[in-house]
Amino acid sequence: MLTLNGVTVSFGSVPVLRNVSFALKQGETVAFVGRNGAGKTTTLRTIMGFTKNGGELLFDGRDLNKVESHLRPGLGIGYAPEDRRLFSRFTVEENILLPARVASLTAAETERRLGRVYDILPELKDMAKRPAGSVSGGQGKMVALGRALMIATRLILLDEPFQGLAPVLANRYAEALRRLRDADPNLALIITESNPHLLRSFAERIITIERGEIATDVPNTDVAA
Ligand SMILES: Nc1ncnc2c1ncn2[C@@H]1O[C@H](COP(=O)(O)OP(=O)(O)OP(=O)(O)O)[C@@H](O)[C@H]1O
Repeated sequence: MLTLNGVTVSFGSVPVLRNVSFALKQGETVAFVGRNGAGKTTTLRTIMGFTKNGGELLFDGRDLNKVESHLRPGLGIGYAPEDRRLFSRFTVEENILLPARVASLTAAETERRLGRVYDILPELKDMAKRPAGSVSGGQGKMVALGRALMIATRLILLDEPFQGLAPVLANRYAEALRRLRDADPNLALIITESNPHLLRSFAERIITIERGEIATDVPNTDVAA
């Protein structure tokens, strides 16, 4: 459903992604692992259309390079950036609803999707009316996941969701991802992580990136076993 073929990105004269190629099947969960600065965030931002890239990007057979970045969520691609980017004066629920408004979803569809978000992340319901600026960093990651889920019907991109999460919250986050996969087996996930062990029990495939190049792309035998 998603194919990157020879994708390149440079900042000035510095190449940051070099010939990145991988493909994702419908419903697949991939851990995208690399050290800080390896190019994980740039890869996700390129899929969302926030960089100037070379190479080919195909999504459900469509040339993604021809789809403007603000229209890509409308294809069913949700993105939770590492720094969350919540509007602090809006409530948690207003933040979650924002992409539905941007995509002009009907009231009924918005309600249906909000129900799905609260089924997967019940704790968001308890903080729905609080200003997003008042929630903790870890809770903010849950809100960012909820917001991405509002729009993600095909693919969800999560940038280092476990980074900085206290163990209790990290467990809750992982449980939410399991509920999500059970509820929606056709949704594909790319989860970036700098710690290769964190997603071992979870991802079906592990792709590692080093200095902007794909180093390995292998099935995760821990899960397959
Ligand atoms: N806007 C930018 N301008 C210049 N260089 C950039 C820019 N964004 C990223 N880089 C550089 O590109 C390289 C890859 O960064 P990227 O954020 O994709 O890495 P990452 O694997 O996600 O690591 P991290 O976990 O630190 O975010 C780094 O060397 C970074 O400094």
